[in-house]
Parts: sequence; C-alpha cells; structure tokens
Amino acid sequence: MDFFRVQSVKRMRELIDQQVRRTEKTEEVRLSEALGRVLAEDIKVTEDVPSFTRSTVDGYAVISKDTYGASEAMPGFLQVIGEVEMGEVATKVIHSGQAVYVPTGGMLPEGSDAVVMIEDCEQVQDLLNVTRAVAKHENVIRRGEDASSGDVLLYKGKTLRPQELGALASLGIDSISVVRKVVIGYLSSGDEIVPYDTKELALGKIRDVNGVTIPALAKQWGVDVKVSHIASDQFNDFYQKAERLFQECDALFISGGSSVGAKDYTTEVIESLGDNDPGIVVHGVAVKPGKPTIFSVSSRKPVIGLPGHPASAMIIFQLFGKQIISRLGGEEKYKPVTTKAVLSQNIPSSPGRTDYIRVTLEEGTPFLKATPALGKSGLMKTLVKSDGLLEIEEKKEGIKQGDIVTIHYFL
Ligand SMILES: Nc1nc2c(c(=O)[nH]1)N[C@H]1C(S)=C(S)[C@@H](COP(=O)(O)OP(=O)(O)OC[C@H]3O[C@@H](n4cnc5c(N)ncnc54)[C@H](O)[C@@H]3O)O[C@H]1N2
Ligand code: MOO
Repeated sequence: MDFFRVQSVKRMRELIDQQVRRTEKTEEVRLSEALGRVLAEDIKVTEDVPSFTRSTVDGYAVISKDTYGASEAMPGFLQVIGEVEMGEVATKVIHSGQAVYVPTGGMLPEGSDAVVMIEDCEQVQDLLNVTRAVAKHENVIRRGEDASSGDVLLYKGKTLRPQELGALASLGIDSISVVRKVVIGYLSSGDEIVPYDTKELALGKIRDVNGVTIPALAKQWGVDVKVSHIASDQFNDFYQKAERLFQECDALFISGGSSVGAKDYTTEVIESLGDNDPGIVVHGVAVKPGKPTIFSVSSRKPVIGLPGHPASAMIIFQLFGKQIISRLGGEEKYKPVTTKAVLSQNIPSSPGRTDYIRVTLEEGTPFLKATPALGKSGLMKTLVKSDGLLEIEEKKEGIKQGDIVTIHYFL
C-alpha cells in the first residue's frame, strides 16, 4: 500500500488548523435559538448591569463605618428610618446613624454602602441593635459590577452556553449575529454496502453503519448533515454523488475506499472535486486505527476520506472531523472533552504511531478506572461497550496498569 503523505496526529492537527478557514457566512438569530452557536461579533455593554446597587441579602442598608466595632458583646445602635419595597426606587437618603430595611435584590438607598443581615441585628421599634460589623460593599452588588457600560461582554468566536445566553439576557439583547450553522455532506461508498434498513441481506453485502454513526455524531455537535445515497465502486456514480454534496456543503466526508485497493476510487474522486488546490494534503496518518485517512482541501473546502471500518471511521471523525467542524464554525479554540483515569491493565503499543484505545470507565477514587475494550476496528461491539478513547502517544511503547491516563470522551 502506498501511503505517500503519512503524517503524525500532531502534524495532521496543525495542517487542519492551517488549511481550514471559518465559513464567512453569518446570520441573525433570536436569543432563544442561539444555544451552541458561535458569535460572529463582539458584544459591547451599553448599560450598567445591574443598573442600581442591590442588596444580596435580607437586612438593613447602613453606612459601613457606623457598624465598625459592633459585636454581640457590644452592639452598635442605629435608627431605622424606613424600608425599601422590592422592585421600587429607594427614596430615602441615609445619613450617619441611620438604617433602612432592604429585601434581597432591593435597591440600596443613597448614602448607604453595605447591608447588615437580619441575623446580625435586632429591631426594637425604630432602634436597630447591630451585633456584627460590615465592611464597605459587604452584601451588595454594585451598579455596573456584572457588566459596565463600554466593556466588551463577549468576544467574536465564543460558543454560546446557557451562561452566555444569561449574560446577553441581562443586557436585554435578543438578536445576535452568529456564524451560519456548518453543513457537512456525508457519503458511504462501496459495492458491498447496502442501506441499513435492508431486511434480506444478500451474502457478501453489509448494512451501512457509517452512514448512521457519522451523521449522528455530527448532529450531536450541532451540525447540519446532508446524507447521500450510497455510492457504488464505479467512478461516474461515485463522482456524481460526491460532487453534488461537495457543492451543497461546507465540508465533505466520504467513508470507504480510503485505502488503495484495486476498486478504490475514493482518491480519484476526491482529486476530481473543485479546483483540487492544494488537493490531497495528507494520505495516511500514523495512527491506529484509522491509518488510511485522507485529508484534502479543494476550492477552500475540506474533504475527508474516512477509513471504512466502523470503529476507525468513528474514531477518525471524532479526532479530526470535530476539529474541522469547530474551525469551520469559527470556534475560538477546539477543546476536546477529557478526563483523567487510572488504567486497569497493561496495554502494549508500537512506537511511531499514536494509538487510540476504546475504554470503558468505572467509578473510582480519586480517579475513574479505565479498562480497554479491545477488538478489531471492523466490530461495533467494542464501540458500544466503550465510553471514550485513550491516547497512547507516538513515542511510547505501551502503558502500564496503574498509570494515570487521559481519556477523550465520545461526544
Ligand atoms: N493490504 C492492506 N489492506 C488494508 C490495509 C493495509 O494497510 N494494507 N489497511 C486496512 C485498514 S487499517 C483499514 S481501516 C481499511 C480501510 O479501508 P478503506 O478505507 O479502503 O475501506 P474499505 O475497504 O472500503 O472498507 C473497509 C471495511 O469497512 C467496511 N465498510 C466500509 N464502509 C462501511 C460502511 N458504510 N458501514 C459499515 N462498514 C463499512 C467494508 O465493508 C470493509 O469491510 O483497509 C484495510 N486494508
Ligand atoms: O487502522 Mo484500520 O483503520 O484497521 O482499522
């Protein structure tokens, strides 16, 4: 087999970062539709949040200095001059020696700079016995403390999580510019592959598994996927199906034929799409499983040839497909979701390639326990059993029972 442009995993990642550019297209979305989307603009703060200084507790607004030295043994005395209603403007002005009752979230009256909790004082008619001193700004959120007019609240490239949506809501922002959703194309190839809903399977045929796993993974990442009918091992049929998807999508993923068998047209088809500039950048990655991976860029679109074996296809899509999609979607930095675990048995490995071992995770203290789900890359059962992938670096000859390892979750 002639893998003429084999690269390490690290180099493959660098090449993806270099070659794959964010889709320039943006769209306006309502806040209620913006979860998981990537901001296409910086969001400037145009008003102070909160717009008034608020209490964080039920208590009495005071001038902090008036409480200095107050204790259980030696309470301080203040005069209560009124109370603030929730949601209303505080109209009273506090002078030295005075206090005003405020509920949690209520506005602090002018002149006050802290709040004494009701647990730390006792009101007898209009006299307040304060048994604990408060520092300046204790138990309050100051005007503009959350967001101050003129600041940048969120930068372009930020993926919007519930907390970012909450921050936007606090500013009253309902319409934002986000990077248009990435649309990927997926195509299974091979004369032996038949639609997965085929009831009577002819001998020699197998059901299309990758046509289900790869689009499902992509959907889990919030990507729109167009799935083509399976391409046969005939150049024209294969090319036409690939070309249609290539035109309609931001990136194309093809499974099968990435190796170099006699009837494998994948390379030829990939080279026929678009301007083929720079064309195939990588053919073969020093990785197990998934060595016969193809990475091409044509007419500024990435095209990936995934190895046909279902575990290899899923693992390669997880490793590099996720990175490509994150870059197309304009995310500031691709962050794999990982956890530490302690290994339950020795695993040998050959130096010179990165191994990805499927593992099952079990509870454990202080680390989760990782047990390899070993098996051939054509088998589904090891994937079904596993929770994530364990990476064995290129230079290592294996890892030992008891080693602390990093696991990439299947996401
Ligand atoms: N002589 C060599 N042969 C192979 C080598 C090698 O180094 N020397 N590498 C092997 C490795 S590693 C892999 S991985 C496969 C990759 O082959 P292809 O990407 O060309 O894929 P196919 O040959 O088309 O398929 C491989 C295998 O997977 C099944 N398959 C394909 N598509 C699907 C699908 N959509 N759903 C389910 N299963 C699928 C296919 O029937 C084959 O059994 O090459 C090795 N060969
Ligand atoms: O390395 Mo291949 O991807 O056996 O399965």
